[in-house]
Amino acid sequence: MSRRGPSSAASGLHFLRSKQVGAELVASSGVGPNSLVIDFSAGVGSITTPLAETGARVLAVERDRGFVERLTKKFGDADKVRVVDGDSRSIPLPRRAFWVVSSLPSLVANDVLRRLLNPPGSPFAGADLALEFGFAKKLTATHPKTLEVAWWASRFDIRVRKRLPASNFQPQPRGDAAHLTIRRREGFTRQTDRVLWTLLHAAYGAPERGARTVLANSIPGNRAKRMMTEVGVPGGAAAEVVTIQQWSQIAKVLGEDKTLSWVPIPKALDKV
Ligand SMILES: C[S@+](CC[C@H](N)C(=O)[O-])C[C@H]1O[C@@H](n2cnc3c(N)ncnc32)[C@H](O)[C@@H]1O
Repeated sequence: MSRRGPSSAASGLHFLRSKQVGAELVASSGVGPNSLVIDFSAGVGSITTPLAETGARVLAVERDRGFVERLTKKFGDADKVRVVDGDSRSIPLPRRAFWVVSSLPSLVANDVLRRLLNPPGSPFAGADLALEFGFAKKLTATHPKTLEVAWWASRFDIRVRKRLPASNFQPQPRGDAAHLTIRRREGFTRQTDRVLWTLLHAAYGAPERGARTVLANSIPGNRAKRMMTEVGVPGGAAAEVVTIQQWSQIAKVLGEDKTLSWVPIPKALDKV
């Protein structure tokens, strides 16, 4: 089937067969005629089709020759749909605000999210995705297990909108999927991002240390104590007990304090 990849069954690809789910993903994103939207790993176009119907400008990314040909045939006459023959993990991303509405294969989901959610100040606007339910739960945990997911979830509101039974996909996967929504949280600036990165990095580097002590690496001890109390973290709590919302709240307050300076965010996060 493919010039670059194995067959769909062998590579665990599960195609969305429910038109209703495709329509719901698109409707939930709210994209319209002025939007630019990417369907990563577009397959036969089960999501590209309802996206095109909104009048949005659509980039349908697909790396398999057979599917690229099918998509090109289907959307060849559609002015606002461009079939991009390439890999979702490496095609250049737009420089202007863009949305993502896709059913993401498990093998590429993490890499695609990294490209969308790692860089501070990227033009990525938000997403509605169908992906593995287990993966979606990891992304929406109150206390994310990894620094990377904490970095994503503190700047973006990531939610499971709906559980999608496995029967919506062909071939049917072993487990269910989720409709995941990703929206930017308000009030984040370059400076708040820097503060947040510093705090999360320190907290995830020493999760069992006291939360106040972790914060006191960056600001005077008394102030650290006050701030923790203000956001509702009990005295003596370990850094791992502090929620993403609480770190974000602290970052926003400290980000406005011009007397403090913060280390720049590592350049590696800007790599897309
Ligand atoms: C699970 S996705 C879903 C496609 C479509 N949205 C659907 O649900 O019918 C399967 C498609 O992803 C494509 N694909 C897999 N890995 C890819 C990658 N790294 N870049 C671009 N396309 C990829 C496959 O070729 C296949 O067509």
